[in-house]
Amino acid sequence: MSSAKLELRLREYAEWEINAFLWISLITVTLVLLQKVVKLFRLRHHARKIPGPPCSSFYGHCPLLSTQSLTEVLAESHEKYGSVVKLWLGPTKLLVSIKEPALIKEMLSKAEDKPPLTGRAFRLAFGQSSLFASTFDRVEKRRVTLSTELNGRLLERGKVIPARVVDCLMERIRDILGKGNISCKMISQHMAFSLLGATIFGDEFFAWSKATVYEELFMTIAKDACFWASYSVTPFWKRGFWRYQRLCEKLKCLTQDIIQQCQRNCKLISGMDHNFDNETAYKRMEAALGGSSSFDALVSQEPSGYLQAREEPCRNIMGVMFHGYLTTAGLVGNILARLATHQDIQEKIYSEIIMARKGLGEKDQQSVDNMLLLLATIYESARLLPAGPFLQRCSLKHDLTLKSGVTIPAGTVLVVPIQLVQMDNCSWGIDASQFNPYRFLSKKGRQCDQLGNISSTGNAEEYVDPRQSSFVLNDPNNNAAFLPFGSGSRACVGQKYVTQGIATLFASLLERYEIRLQPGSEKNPKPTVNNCVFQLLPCPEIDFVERVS
Ligand code: HEM
Repeated sequence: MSSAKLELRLREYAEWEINAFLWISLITVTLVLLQKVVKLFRLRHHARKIPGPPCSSFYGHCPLLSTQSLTEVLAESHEKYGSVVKLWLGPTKLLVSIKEPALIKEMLSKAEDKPPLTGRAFRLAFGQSSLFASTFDRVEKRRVTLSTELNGRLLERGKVIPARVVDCLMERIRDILGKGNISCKMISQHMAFSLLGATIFGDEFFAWSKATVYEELFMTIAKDACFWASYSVTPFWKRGFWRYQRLCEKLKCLTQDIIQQCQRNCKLISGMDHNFDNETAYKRMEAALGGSSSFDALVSQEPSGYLQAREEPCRNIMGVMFHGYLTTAGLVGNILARLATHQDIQEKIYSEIIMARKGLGEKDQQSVDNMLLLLATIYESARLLPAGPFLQRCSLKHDLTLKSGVTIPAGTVLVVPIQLVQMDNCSWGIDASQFNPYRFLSKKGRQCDQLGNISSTGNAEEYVDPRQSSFVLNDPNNNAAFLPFGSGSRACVGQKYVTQGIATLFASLLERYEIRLQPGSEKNPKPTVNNCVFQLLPCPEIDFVERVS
């Protein structure tokens, strides 16, 4: 064959190849687009049956949301269209809000995933976590191990941690008192941080020389995390973002530093004491958060597996510290503010603590199980100021059919407007927006109603001496409208532990100090979203007055 012919053949062949490639690309793109269009039609078809405000704009209800907050829009929509309403957040993004407690409970137990963007703040700051990921499959195993650790051995240990936290805290308060006023926010952040540090790292945490820098770094990162996570495309071009990333890297180094210190000491203790069972607090917590414990990581054959196993507990530790720190600080700050503004309740809790103290030695730790008003105050504070305005869920793969007959298409963002539900008169009575911890106490023998609603007993005068009183504490989780820790398959795994920890912390604190509002400080601060969580703002200024025993 002549070279001209060969060239022609080759050219034809190349043309044929290019054409085939273009056709295949065109067919693939068309199929993907068709799939998207079918999905969109399906979504629109199912969504038609869900009530909601009319929407004529291509951008859905976004123009409405530019003038009002989402909570306000949902409050009005639920009023008008019932307990399940839809909003379009864009041409293809459907949001369904549920306000009726029984339906919420059903939805929260059936929808196991969280919307894909959930946990973005965690991911940007600390990397992928197996605790705060979107799909249930990724978090299921780790949730079980962490929950077993928190609600088992650590719950017992939790009764001892706070005495040390209070000592550490009091040192800090004395320092701050010397310099001026104390803000609820500052104290609550420190209380939360010490409680979580002691939970995860054990007593080692109090002896760690870098604990103060670690706390400051967490506060700075917490302040910026929501801002950087709010960008839909990671803002690599911003200098501030890289500064933020450097802080996150520093935090990671410090976390690894305390982890190594804990591991060194674990070895030291088990090396010195042959009777020691080798399962020190930190080792067990590390296993719960990473599944690696050192053992799994070392037996792993692949170097990448080894690295991954070493990284996982570190990321999870930072994730738990971050979530626990923000939420616990919010709740502790709220309790401090409520106690400072409700001196009568504070005094009754003090009597409760003194009663529980009777017969115990100075160093003995009293159990908070009998401090019903203290526990009720924690529940009521959590009810009035949940961690955030919404619980979010999603069923990524399957449509969700509720007993009421509503079908919610896969991929829809499901929300529970938690503030509206927790302050709804139908579930909580006419004083739903008031601080009344007595609503969680009822006379012995008195039952909750069928929905689990705890009616307001509200009789403050009757509740004086916990031993003589005939009150019992209602389990708040029996009420489907009590959702500060969420509910169902993705509920908070720290609820029991953190409630017990905060109660023990306040029992020690109130035994020694009276909390007072500084003259001129704000008496009615408003819940405002700040750094991803609700906080009472402006933050009240408080005082700790030492009690004369
Ligand atoms: C006052 C303190 C706390 C509050 C108010 C709180 C609240 C919440 C809420 C509302 C959720 C979402 C639940 C849902 O969507 O149904 C959640 C999730 C979670 N919480 Fe907490 N939390 C607190 C403390 C803690 C602590 C101390 C820990 C662990 C030590 C913890 C571990 C978790 C985990 C692992 C999740 C993720 C569950 C998942 O996505 O599967 N929380 N928390």
